Amino acid sequence: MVEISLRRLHPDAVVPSYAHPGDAGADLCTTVDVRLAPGERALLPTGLAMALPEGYVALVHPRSGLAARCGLSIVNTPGTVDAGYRGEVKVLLINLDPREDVVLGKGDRIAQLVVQRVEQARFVEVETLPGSSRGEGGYGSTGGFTTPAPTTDTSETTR
Ligand SMILES: O=c1ccn([C@H]2C[C@H](O)[C@@H](COP(=O)(O)OP(=O)(O)OP(=O)(O)O)O2)c(=O)[nH]1
Ligand SMILES: [Mg+2]
Repeated sequence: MVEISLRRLHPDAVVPSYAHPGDAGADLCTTVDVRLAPGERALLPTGLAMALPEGYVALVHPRSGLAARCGLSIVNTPGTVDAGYRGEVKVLLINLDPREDVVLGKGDRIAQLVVQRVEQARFVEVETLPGSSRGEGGYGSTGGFTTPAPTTDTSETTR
């Protein structure tokens, strides 16, 4: 188990905690009250700053209960908290419900933080990539869809 130093930036901040032993996500709470209209987004404070050890990342994931019940999600899901970040951890919520407002209060659990080890890569430019079974197939190349594929490719990528 990795230890993460936390700083409380607000008296109402709640230290993240796991609902059950072995859970991947530790719940993140907000320090504010907010009402989100359909389609509205808001950057919510957690009142916490942290120092992740080098070689770790914390990912800000939505909570499935809020997603299923209220259509609440995170715009940039999963949010990335870099190891070197010392600012306040914030959560960019969005109300995806087409009709109902989402009302959240101070202390509510709005997201979950998944702490993971992470590698940095060295990117090396080459002329030819090694072959693979998948090759260039992607974007549904393995099938299983009832909806037809889009007919226009707006990608500007050239090979
Ligand atoms: O859900 C999130 C996502 C990011 N951050 C903080 C921590 C992260 O280290 C920093 C920058 O995030 P990111 O790299 O995703 O955003 P950017 O748009 O690339 O900003 P920057 O130019 O600062 O890297 O913002 C959060 O608090 N919550
Ligand atoms: Mg960045």
